Amino acid sequence: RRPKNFPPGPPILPLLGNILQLRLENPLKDFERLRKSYGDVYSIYIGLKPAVIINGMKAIKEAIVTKATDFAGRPQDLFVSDITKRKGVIMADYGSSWKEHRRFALTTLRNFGLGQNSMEDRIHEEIKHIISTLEESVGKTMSPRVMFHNAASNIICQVLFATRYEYDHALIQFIVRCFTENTRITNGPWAMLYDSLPLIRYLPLPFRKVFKNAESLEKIVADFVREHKKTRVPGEARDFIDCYLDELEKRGNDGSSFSETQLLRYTLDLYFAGTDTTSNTLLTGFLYLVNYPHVQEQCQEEIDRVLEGKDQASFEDRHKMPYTQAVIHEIQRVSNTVPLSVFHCTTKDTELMGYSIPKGTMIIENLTSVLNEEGQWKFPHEFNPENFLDDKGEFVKPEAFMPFSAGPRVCLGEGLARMELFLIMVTLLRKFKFIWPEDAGEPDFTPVYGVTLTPKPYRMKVQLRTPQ
Ligand code: HEM
Repeated sequence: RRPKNFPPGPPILPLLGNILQLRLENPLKDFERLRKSYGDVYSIYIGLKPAVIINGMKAIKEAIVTKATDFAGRPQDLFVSDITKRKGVIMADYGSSWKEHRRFALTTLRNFGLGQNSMEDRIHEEIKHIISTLEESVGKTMSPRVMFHNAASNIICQVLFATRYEYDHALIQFIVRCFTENTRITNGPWAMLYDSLPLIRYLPLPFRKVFKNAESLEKIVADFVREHKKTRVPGEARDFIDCYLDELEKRGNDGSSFSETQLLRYTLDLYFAGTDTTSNTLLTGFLYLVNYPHVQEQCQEEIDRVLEGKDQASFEDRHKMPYTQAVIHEIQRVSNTVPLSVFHCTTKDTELMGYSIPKGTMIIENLTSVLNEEGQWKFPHEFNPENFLDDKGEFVKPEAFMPFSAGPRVCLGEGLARMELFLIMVTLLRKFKFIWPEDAGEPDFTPVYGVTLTPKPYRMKVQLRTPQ
C-alpha cells in the first residue's frame, strides 16, 4: 500500500508492483495515460520500489528548481547505479563528492575554452571532417548516423583525451557500439526487470552484456590514463585527464573524493553523456530539415546573409540569426533527446503539490510532458519554429524549453552541446542542401526509445549549394 498522503497511482500487484501495466520497451505513452487518470504527480511501483512521476512544467519546476536540493539525489539501487558503481557524476548521489566533481568539470570545461574560441576551434576542426564525409556523398544518398555519432564522440574525445579518431577507426567504433548497446538495454525491459526483481540480478540474462561493455570501456580509459601519466608535464594540462591528475596531485591524501577510480568513471560519464545526446539531436534535426525544405531554405537564406564575407560561423553569430536559433531550439524540443531526464531521488522527507514524499523515493522527471505540453507552446504537437519566434520574428525561449532539465542537476554539458548544435548545423546548411530521397517513401518521425531517443535509420541526399 502507498504511504499516507503519497501521490496516487494505479493499483499495485504484490512483488511486481505496476510493471505489468507499463510497456517496458517504451513506457512514454503509459506515463501520458496515467497522467490523465491521476494528475501531474502520481506514483507507480517498480517491483517493490515506489517511484513518483512528475509531469508538466509547473510540478517539475516546483520539484527541481524551487525545492532544488530536496530533489537533487540519484537512486543508488538501480541497474545503472550498479553499472556505474555509484561513481563519476551522472549517477553519483547528492553530496560532497558529486559537488566537488561537478564544480571541477565545469571549471575545466571553462578553462578549456568553453565560451571562448578554443572550444569553437575544436568543433570547427571536427566539422571539416564531417564536410569531407559529406563531400564524398555529393549527388548520392547517405546515412548520417555513424558520421554524427563519431563527430560528437570526437569533440568530447578532444576535451577528455586531446585525441580524435578517423570515422572508421576500430576503437571508436567499438566504443560507440558499447554505448549504443548499453543505452538500449538500460532503458529497456531487462533493466526494468533487474530493478524490480533483485533475485534475478545474478542470472546470466541479457543485462550482463552491459556490465561486460562497461568493463571494456573502463579498461580503454585506464589505458589512456596510464599513457597520460607517462607523458604529462604537471601544470601543463593538455586535456581533462591531465587536469584531473594535476588536481589529484594537488589534493594529495587529504581525504578528498578525488581518486583514480573516480577519474575512470567520470571520464566515461562525460564521454557517454556528450556523445549519444548531441548525435541523436543532430540526427533528428536533419530528419526534420530534409522533410521541411522550406524551413531549411529559410535558415540558409539567413545564414548566407549573416555570414556574408566570413570564412566561418562563430557561436556569437547566433544572436543575429533569430530564425536559425528558433529552428535549432525547435529541433531540440521535438527531439526530446532525454525523455525522462536522468532519474532523481529525494534527499529528505519533502512535499510536492500537497503530497508527502519520503526521503529516498525515486523521482522520474517526465521532460516529454513539458516539451509538448498544451498551453506552453503555440504548436505543441507539430514541428514549427514559430514556437520560438514572437510577432516581430525575434527569437524567444519559452520557460517550458527544458531539454537539459533544470536545477542543481541541470545538464553539465549544456554549453558545449548548444555550441556544437549551432556550429555544426549552420556550417553544414551553408555548404550543402539536404534532400529526402524520392524513393524513400513517407518519413517516419517516431523515435526509438532508450535513455536517449533516436530516429529510425534514414538516408538523405546531399547536394553542394552554389557558392554564396
Ligand atoms: C543535446 C545534448 C544534450 C542533452 C539534451 C542533454 C540532456 C541532459 C539531461 C536531461 C540531463 C539530466 C539532468 C537532471 O538529472 O535533471 C543531463 C545530465 C548530464 N549531462 Fe547532458 N545533455 C546533452 C549534452 C551533454 C554533453 C555534450 C555533455 C558533456 C559534457 C553532457 C554531460 C552531462 C552530465 C555530466 C550530466 C549529469 C549532471 C549531474 O548529474 O550533475 N550532456 N543532460
